[in-house]
Amino acid sequence: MFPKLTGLLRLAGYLGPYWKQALIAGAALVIAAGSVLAVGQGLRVVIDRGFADGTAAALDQALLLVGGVVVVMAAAAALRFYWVMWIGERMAADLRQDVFSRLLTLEPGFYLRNGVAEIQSRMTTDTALLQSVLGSIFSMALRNVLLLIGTLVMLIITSPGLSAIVIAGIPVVVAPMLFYGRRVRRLSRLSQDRIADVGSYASETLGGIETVQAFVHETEDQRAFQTRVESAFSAAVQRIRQRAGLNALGLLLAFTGVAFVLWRGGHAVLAGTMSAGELSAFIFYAVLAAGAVGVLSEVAGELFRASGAAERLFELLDAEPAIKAPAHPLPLPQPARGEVTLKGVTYRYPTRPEPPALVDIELTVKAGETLALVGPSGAGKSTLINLLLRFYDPDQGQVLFDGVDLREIDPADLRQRLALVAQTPVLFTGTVRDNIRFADPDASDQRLQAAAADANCSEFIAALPQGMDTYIGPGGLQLSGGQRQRIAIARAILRDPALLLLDEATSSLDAESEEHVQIALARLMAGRTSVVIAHRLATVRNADRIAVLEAGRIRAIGPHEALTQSDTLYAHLAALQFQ
Ligand SMILES: Nc1ncnc2c1ncn2[C@@H]1O[C@H](COP(=O)(O)OP(=O)(O)OP(=O)(O)O)[C@@H](O)[C@H]1O
Repeated sequence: MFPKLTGLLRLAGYLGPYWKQALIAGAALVIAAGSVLAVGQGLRVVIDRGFADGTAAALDQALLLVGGVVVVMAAAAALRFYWVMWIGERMAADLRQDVFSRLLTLEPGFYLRNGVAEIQSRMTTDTALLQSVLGSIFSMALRNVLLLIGTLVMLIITSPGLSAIVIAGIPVVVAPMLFYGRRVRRLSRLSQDRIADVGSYASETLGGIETVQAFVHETEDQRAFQTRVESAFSAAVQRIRQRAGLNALGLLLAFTGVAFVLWRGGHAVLAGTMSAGELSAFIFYAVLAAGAVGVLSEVAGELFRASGAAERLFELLDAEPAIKAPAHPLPLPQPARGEVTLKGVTYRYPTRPEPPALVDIELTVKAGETLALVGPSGAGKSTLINLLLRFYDPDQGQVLFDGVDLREIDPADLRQRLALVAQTPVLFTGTVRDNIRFADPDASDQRLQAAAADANCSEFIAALPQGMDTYIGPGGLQLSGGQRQRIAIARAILRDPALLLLDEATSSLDAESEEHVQIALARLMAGRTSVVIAHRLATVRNADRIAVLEAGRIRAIGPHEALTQSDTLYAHLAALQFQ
């Protein structure tokens, strides 16, 4: 029955480090609320002494007092506002950082299951909502809770008889609010989910804008987006409807109470059992109390909404990485040899277990050896590379690096010894220097330059307007395809890995650019263990051995010449596929 505020309660944990600020805010809150209450007493004095007794001096004095109280109230209110907002912003910032740090530890499979765009949207919209709620709404809620308690106390002091009526009315006001609050929370979760849909659709479509426009798919995307926006809108409207009801009910009940009190109190004054000042003060407090209830009913909805948002964020914070370091990771031998062994490895993608992506793989790549992986599309080549990176763990069998099972070591330790050059190089917003340095943030400038030179980058980097410090745009898209590949190779060279994992580009570059890339690759591969998904004849010819994959199994393994003779699939691939 009671609406859950667990999300918000857990957020309270984020308040811990800021207890000093919270103390100041709390004190300001109490002083501000106290001064509002004192104004009511001032009012009583002004009316009973000033008006009723008819002395101007008493009136002046009372008003002066009220004036002083008002100054204190304003100062305290400013302090309260500043510090509560500060705490709100700080907590949202901390939460955002924690969520991002957690997201970085989650394995790629998590993103395949949940969608990057959806997670991104949670990071932005849910934290933004929390930011606003924690900052302003929470402060309003606290202020009004305090005010409500204070006014109730003052009501009892002023007139116990009349307050009994007010207090009896409280459950009548609060019960429907709690009931409505629960609905609002549920609906606001729904509404946030819909907004996340909108966000993820937009980012996927805009991310693929070239394909969208090339296929003139704008109208369809517009329509699909509209459906999502409309569904977010109707979820929001449902939520707003409940909120509107909640507000109306709160105000109606509260002010009906005030009218009733006024009626009873008026009779008491007429009967002479209550002074006019007391009734005025009482009404002042009753209106304050009603106002506080009104504000609370309004912000309660927001609080429940924020609680929903917090829950969505905590879901991300609670996501346990499937791939993580064991409690007592084994050390890898120093220096690394770069030897890889797969023993009876079978792997099924959890999202599609049948057919398995890899079946009973037995494979050893010796230190310094170059192994090419070839096979038809979907044979399992990328999956094998992903297992070597330990993005997934095999369902059966073992993957060993330098003789140690990958599950026994810290993934970071393993990956320190690897470098990946993907088929389409992934670069990040920043300069050329930032992108090469990605492999080793502490690398000296000299090493950076050497890596760039080895990767055949020096010439084109020198021709860029600011050389190494040229900004290459989001995703490095202000460089040509061949240049991006060479930067990716420079990055891998700077890493100086014991094991290189390379997915050769299939898109054909022009002959000159291609040659630059090939020379860079040859330098990168020289003298280190390399596992290469091969698409070029030159690569398979230069490889020490080639593993031919088909439907998740290794059907043949050996050097190029031998395989051309012995394996029909390989001969077929060599004739048709390799350029
Ligand atoms: N995330 C995934 N979820 C479910 N199945 C997947 C996933 N990724 C790949 N697969 C499936 O696993 C099999 C092996 O895929 P993999 O990407 O390893 O093939 P590949 O040999 O690298 O192909 P290509 O040369 O086309 O890149 C395929 O049947 C593919 O459909």
